[in-house]
Amino acid sequence: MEAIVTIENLRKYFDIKKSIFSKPRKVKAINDISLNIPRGSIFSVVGESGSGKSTLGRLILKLIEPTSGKICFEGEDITDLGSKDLIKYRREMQIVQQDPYNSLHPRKLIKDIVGEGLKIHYKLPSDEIYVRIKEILERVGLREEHMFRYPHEFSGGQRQRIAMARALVLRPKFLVLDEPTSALDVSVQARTLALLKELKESLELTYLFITHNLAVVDYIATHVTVMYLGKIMELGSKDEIFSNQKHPYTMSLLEAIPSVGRGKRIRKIPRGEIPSPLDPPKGCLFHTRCVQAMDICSKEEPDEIEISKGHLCRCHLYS
Ligand SMILES: Nc1ncnc2c1ncn2[C@@H]1O[C@H](COP(=O)(O)OP(=O)(O)OP(=O)(O)O)[C@@H](O)[C@H]1O
Repeated sequence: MEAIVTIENLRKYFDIKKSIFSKPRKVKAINDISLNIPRGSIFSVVGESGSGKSTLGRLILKLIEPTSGKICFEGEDITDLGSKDLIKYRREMQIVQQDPYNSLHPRKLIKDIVGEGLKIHYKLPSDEIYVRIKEILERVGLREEHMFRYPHEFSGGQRQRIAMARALVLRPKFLVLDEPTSALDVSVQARTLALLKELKESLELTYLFITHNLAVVDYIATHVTVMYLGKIMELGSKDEIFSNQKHPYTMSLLEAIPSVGRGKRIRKIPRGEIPSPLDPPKGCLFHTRCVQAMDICSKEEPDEIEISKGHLCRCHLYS
């Protein structure tokens, strides 16, 4: 499948200072990541808090600058584009964030929230803008009359639909969904996920779907990337990762969701804390929590190994 987004050796290091007297230290939020996001996929990024998922999404959208590496969109290198040259890509790549309560301006009407991007990006007459806003609201299950209301008049699920409409009104090709349902009630989550799936098909979109919830991944994803402390531990098609996972970290994540039940059962991995990203372990980043760790794991970092076509794993068990 042709890639819509390609990333090569991407790094993002943040300088952190604990106090004015201490030397700055680096958090390697994204540490040498390469991947291809196939057009039309729901490419899911999973991992515990702090693994670098949101940073990856924001780098691809060029909301933050990488420390090094390359980002291509539809074959074009966009890594070094300035804000003027990025305008076209800003339309084509959009984001929907987790929190539908804080992401919508409380004192703006829905028509102005949804229509803001249209005014920035297109010089359309106001009646056409009106029609586009009305159409996209209907597309996400809202109505024309909702255009004249304020965010506080809506439920969490409806607000998330408004945020989706705001992104989709620009007719993007690629959407970063950063934990789009985790702030919603379970029943609303299911309906929102079904809507996202339907919109992906009918509007021919590609999603980068960020979540820590593997049950959600099981429902929606076509591809899965498992991240840990800024690195990819395992990557493959959803079916391959759920039925033939190789990395002990992936296994531990899958074991935590009984509803999936397709994961191979292995001994439980201790639930120990994720190490500080300021002081990551030497060797394999996961070895301090891995029940299958061997001598080599604390000494040498494993390379990425191709288990089968499109299925990559970074673990000494397979080298
Ligand atoms: N602007 C920033 N300045 C300093 N450190 C940052 C910044 N943004 C992210 N980080 C650090 O980078 C690492 C990765 O953060 P990121 O938010 O990408 O992780 P995540 O997997 O999305 O986590 P979560 O699920 O909690 O959102 C963390 O250690 C975080 O503290």
